Amino acid sequence: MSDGDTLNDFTPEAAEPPRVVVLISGSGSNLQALIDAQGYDELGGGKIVAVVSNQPDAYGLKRAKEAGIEAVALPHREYDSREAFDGALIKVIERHEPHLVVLAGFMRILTPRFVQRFYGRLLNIHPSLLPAYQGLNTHARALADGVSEHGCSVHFVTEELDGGPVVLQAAVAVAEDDDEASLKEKVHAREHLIYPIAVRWFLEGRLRLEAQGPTLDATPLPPQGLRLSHQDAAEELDEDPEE
Ligand SMILES: Nc1nc2c(c(=O)[nH]1)N[C@@H](CN(C=O)c1ccc(C(=O)N[C@@H](CCC(=O)O)C(=O)O)cc1)CN2
Ligand SMILES: NCC(=O)N[C@@H]1O[C@H](COP(=O)([O-])[O-])[C@@H](O)[C@H]1O
Repeated sequence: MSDGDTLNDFTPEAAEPPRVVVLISGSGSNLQALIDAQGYDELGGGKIVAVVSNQPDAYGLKRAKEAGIEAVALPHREYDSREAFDGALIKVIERHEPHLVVLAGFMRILTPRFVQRFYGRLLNIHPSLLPAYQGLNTHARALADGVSEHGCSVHFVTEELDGGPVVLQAAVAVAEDDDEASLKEKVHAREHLIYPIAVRWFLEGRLRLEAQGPTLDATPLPPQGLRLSHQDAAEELDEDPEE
């Protein structure tokens, strides 16, 4: 594989399944959603070949091991700089020659070198309706602002933190009695729906990051990506769509 290949040119009927490396820092519930989707053959034929965490005690590493997936702890604190850590992270990832690198609760800002290395095949899930609430503590900030709607976004990763082009979003209604924990739970449920969908689209060759922006089936996506409707989400989650 030559440097910078945007593995989108792999063909879905390729001899071997497209390889996915997932980066985590914590619980790994989004990783679990991807593992489950893979198990149901709902991940575009993709295979998660490694999970890498910058936090050695991340529960997501346990989830990976239980799923028979290579689990790698790469403590960022053992490196003198962000650049040194990212260099080591690139080496670990490249061993697996992934078609796609998925950030699933990975809590490190990536250097331009890393982003450029995997540009166009690097996805992230963010717990807000981007471009609102980039950065951290999104649920608390949304509650503090008294917004009536919150949610999550899947986007291609660029050098601009949480500024990359959005692919898919899902919204949740913020109830009067919501607190950070209840809102986080609502958003998590939507994350676990949209992330496998976006990853599947990419691995099927349907989702691409072109020079002009992301496309699905060669059609440019709107600025805030596509929106998973409340109805569709409710049906998937067996919820009352009116709530
Ligand atoms: N260059 C990019 N790197 C990353 C992106 C991105 O879009 N471009 N997305 C983030 C994911 N993320 C939110 O979705 C995010 C992760 C981490 C941070 C952050 O401030 N990290 C601090 C450490 C925080 C901690 O350890 O708790 C840091 O790296 O110094 C903000 C947003 C992944 N990377
Ligand atoms: N800015 C990055 C960020 O906050 N990502 C968020 O971390 C959580 C990870 O949960 P998980 O480990 O259970 O998948 C998810 O809610 C994800 O949106």
